[in-house]
Amino acid sequence: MLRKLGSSLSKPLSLQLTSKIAAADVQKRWCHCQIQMGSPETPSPKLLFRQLYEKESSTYTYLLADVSHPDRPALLIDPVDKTVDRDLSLIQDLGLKLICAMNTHVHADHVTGTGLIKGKVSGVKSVISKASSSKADLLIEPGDKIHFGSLFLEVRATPGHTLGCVTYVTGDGPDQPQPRMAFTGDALLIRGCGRTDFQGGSSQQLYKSVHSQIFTLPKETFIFPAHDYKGFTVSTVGEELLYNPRLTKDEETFKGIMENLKLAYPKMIDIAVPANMVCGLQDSASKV
Ligand SMILES: N[C@@H](CCC(=O)N[C@@H](CSS)C(=O)NCC(=O)O)C(=O)O
Ligand SMILES: [Fe+2]
Repeated sequence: MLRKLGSSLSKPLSLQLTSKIAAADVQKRWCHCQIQMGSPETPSPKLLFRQLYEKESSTYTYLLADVSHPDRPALLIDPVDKTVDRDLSLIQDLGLKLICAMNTHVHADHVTGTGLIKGKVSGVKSVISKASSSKADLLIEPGDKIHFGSLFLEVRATPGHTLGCVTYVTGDGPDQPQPRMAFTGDALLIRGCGRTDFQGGSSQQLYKSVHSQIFTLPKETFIFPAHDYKGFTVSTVGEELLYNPRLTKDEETFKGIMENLKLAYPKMIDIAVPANMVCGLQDSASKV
């Protein structure tokens, strides 16, 4: 699987920028914007990073690109159908080449934008876990690496919210962003976690996933979740180890908390789940 992923993502990429001046200009403007945004300390001069928001479902979409590579290859994590045009417009403004549109899991509350993106940008690969039993171009498994330029994301299995949930973690190595960044989907939310009452959810499994796959990362690792309902944007492993009101408890207490959340089912669940099994393109499985 590693080799398959590596070779499919290392094919030559077509350049979107027309001159070196344009590339330098975009890079300069990006640095300026990043400082103004007040984002976490620049984790790597190579990494362009943006956190994007879809307000109806309170979903975060993440854009990552290697701007030290001449092709400026980029990944989008958890794009939403409603904000695909905004995201693609940003990618174009920044002179990036989108190579992968990825999901952390089969979302129940909104329709993914991965299928729409594939229809709008040629060559983009859709990505989801094999364990999700969904259709996509790349069905990733724990330990796989998704390369973009000289940077990569490592895949960690974090089931419990759904059976096929994964967390994408920036690479560990001298040339990779430091501190590391973990895109946790709905497995770990800031001061919370994903519910475990549908789609193969299991509070026992979620507790194990978070403790073994996320809380074992260095304490300074940034946590970037798929949703936030209170206005938070980022946390760290160290912060959640101290202050997460669910996952700091012992397993039995955690199970009790999860059984008593009494959350209403997501309004879009009946539309979103079948659609998201095929990249958001409900009745066109062949297009993924
Ligand atoms: N009200 C929203 C759905 C809210 C919800 O259930 N969120 C999920 C993540 S999306 S599957 C969740 O796990 N929440 C955990 C929590 O503690 O809030 C809607 O109708 O879409
Ligand atoms: Fe979810």
